[in-house]
Amino acid sequence: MAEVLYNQNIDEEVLKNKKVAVVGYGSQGHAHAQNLKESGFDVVVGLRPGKSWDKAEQDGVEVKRVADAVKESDVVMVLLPDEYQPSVYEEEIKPNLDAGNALVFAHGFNVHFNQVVPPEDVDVFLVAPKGPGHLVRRTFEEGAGVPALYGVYQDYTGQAEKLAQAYAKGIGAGRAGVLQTSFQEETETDLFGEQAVLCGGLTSLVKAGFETLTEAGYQPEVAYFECMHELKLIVDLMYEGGLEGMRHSISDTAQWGDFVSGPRVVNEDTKARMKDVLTDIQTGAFAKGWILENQVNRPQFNAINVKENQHQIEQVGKELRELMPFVKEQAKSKKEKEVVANGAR
Ligand SMILES: NC(=O)C1=CN([C@@H]2O[C@H](COP(=O)(O)OP(=O)(O)OC[C@H]3O[C@@H](n4cnc5c(N)ncnc54)[C@H](OP(=O)(O)O)[C@@H]3O)[C@@H](O)[C@H]2O)C=CC1
Ligand SMILES: CC[C@](O)(C(C)=O)C(=O)O
Ligand SMILES: [Mg+2]
Ligand SMILES: [Mg+2]
Repeated sequence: MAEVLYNQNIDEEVLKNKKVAVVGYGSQGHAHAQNLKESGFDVVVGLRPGKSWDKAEQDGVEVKRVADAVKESDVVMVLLPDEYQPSVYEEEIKPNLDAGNALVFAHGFNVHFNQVVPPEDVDVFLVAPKGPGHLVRRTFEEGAGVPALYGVYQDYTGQAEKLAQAYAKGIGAGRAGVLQTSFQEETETDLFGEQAVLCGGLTSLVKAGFETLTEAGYQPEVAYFECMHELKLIVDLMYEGGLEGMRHSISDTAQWGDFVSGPRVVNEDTKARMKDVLTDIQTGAFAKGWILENQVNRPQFNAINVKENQHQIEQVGKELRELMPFVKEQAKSKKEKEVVANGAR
């Protein structure tokens, strides 16, 4: 088994005398900045004036323009959307990096695909949480954490690996497991996971199930509960106890259906297409397409996004979730908890 590090295996002292700039305050940024701060590290957030700036200030985090935050920091974590990283890096980060600083990413995309080329006199590593940023924050507040991968691309100071581990501990990943990787492995597996399984595979499976039922004349509300709402409940069981744990809670009829019908839907053909997706990631074809799409202001991305939001499952889902106040309440109480926690600091 690969070596998995936990809090007790990681010495965070190496990061304690350093200033960390978290550039960006979105999904990952707000979580890293607040978790690191509450773990006792010295943090400044780098932003441009706007919504995120206001939110970071409300959260009680120190905020500066990107260039100023980078200038005064030793460790710079880049948590901007991948597509904006190269230009902000060239204009505001690179000119303000000093020799011996650390340049850090939560995803290897831009370094691996040569969109960001770091100078030789800095450490370069990644700390990539294996979960959405909002859960990196929520689980941390609950005393738990999201696992993370760390990987060193360039070790100028000889401290890069220790710094990466300490950073991972600071955001709470040491409570769940911290695992070593390379930029190539993180980039390719992360892109594959989100495209074939976690996001692309899942949304396509859910929509196909919903459409199969509604096209056969079943009520959209029934199809929504069956194919979308219940998914969280089933996935929670898998998260807690794996496939066996989930199968313990479902009926034997469902388990038999799982065994005989699952492989009729997802089978060797599906796996062959998954391999095609992986090949496009490995050859850089996917990255090239995404970079070009951004260069022409995302015509396809925007058109598909509008169409997806208009899908019947989204309309039905909105109405049904309005009628399930506890779904909103759960989200609200988590929000309130954040506000209370921030007020107390
Ligand atoms: N989302 C996730 O859970 C995960 C993301 N990652 C990686 O983490 C990185 C960050 O992703 P994510 O958190 O989703 O990003 P977001 O889209 O949530 O980040 C948006 C943030 O970037 C700021 N921003 C955008 N452009 C600029 C700019 N030109 N100057 C200054 N600030 C800017 C926004 O500020 P403003 O309000 O001013 O626009 C906002 O604070 C990526 O590399 C991603 O691959 C890795 C694991 C999971
Ligand atoms: C699954 C999507 C992800 O890779 C993530 C939350 O881990 C991302 O890029 O947002
Ligand atoms: Mg991911
Ligand atoms: Mg990703």
